[in-house]
Amino acid sequence: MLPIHEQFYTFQGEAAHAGRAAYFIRTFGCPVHCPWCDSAGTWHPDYIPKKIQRFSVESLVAEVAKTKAEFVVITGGEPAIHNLAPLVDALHAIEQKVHLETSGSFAIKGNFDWITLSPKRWKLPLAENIKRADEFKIIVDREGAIEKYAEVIGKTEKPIWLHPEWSKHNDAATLDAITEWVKARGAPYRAGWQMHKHYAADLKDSRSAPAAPLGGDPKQGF
Ligand SMILES: Nc1nc2[nH]cc(C(=O)O)c2c(=O)[nH]1
Ligand code: SF4
Ligand SMILES: [Mg+2]
Repeated sequence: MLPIHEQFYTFQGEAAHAGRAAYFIRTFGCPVHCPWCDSAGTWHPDYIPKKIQRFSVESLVAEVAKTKAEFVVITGGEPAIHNLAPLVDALHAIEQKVHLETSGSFAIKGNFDWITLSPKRWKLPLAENIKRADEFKIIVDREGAIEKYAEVIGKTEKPIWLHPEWSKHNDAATLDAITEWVKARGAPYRAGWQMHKHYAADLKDSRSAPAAPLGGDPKQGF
């Protein structure tokens, strides 16, 4: 059984697989505690639900099987605090690819097909996870963030996506910093976006939890 904050069918809104139909499983719990977390319902005492639901691997797989998802995304919270290997194996058994969204701060258990690692200064990623990641996502939350995380990630040819922290997605200085960084350096840097938020795509599935972004207005959900 795994503690699950929410599960829903949508499209991947970010990075290399953006736009593809995807089933999202958001595990409960995160010890990283980013001050602008957009999934605060997974850990923040003011936003956690009264009852945390637990699901068996079989029941999660059965929900995925009802959809036309091209892959499953396990996100959080910080999903790697859980042993995800049995869930990944069971999803592979129904021919589903399985992607992971992680801060990289904990040992990853599970044979994932794709790993997106988004380093966080409050709990830096493990070297073994940086080696294993397929792409990186830097959340540009303040001046100097890109430099800091580029150093943490080190030399790589894997894509490094630069996303504005969502409460700053209209902030010209943040967007300009991304534009200039990408133009000055080229690959592996790419300007990124959280496309699903503009579409409100996740909310179309009634099982999705209300968004609680600490960086924005948690009451309004953005
Ligand atoms: N549609 C959609 N795409 C996403 N890609 C990464 C997400 C995440 O919360 O980790 C996410 C999310 O929450 N929704
Ligand atoms: S943004 Fe991710 S790593 Fe940071 S507190 Fe929220 S769930 Fe945890
Ligand atoms: Mg999200």
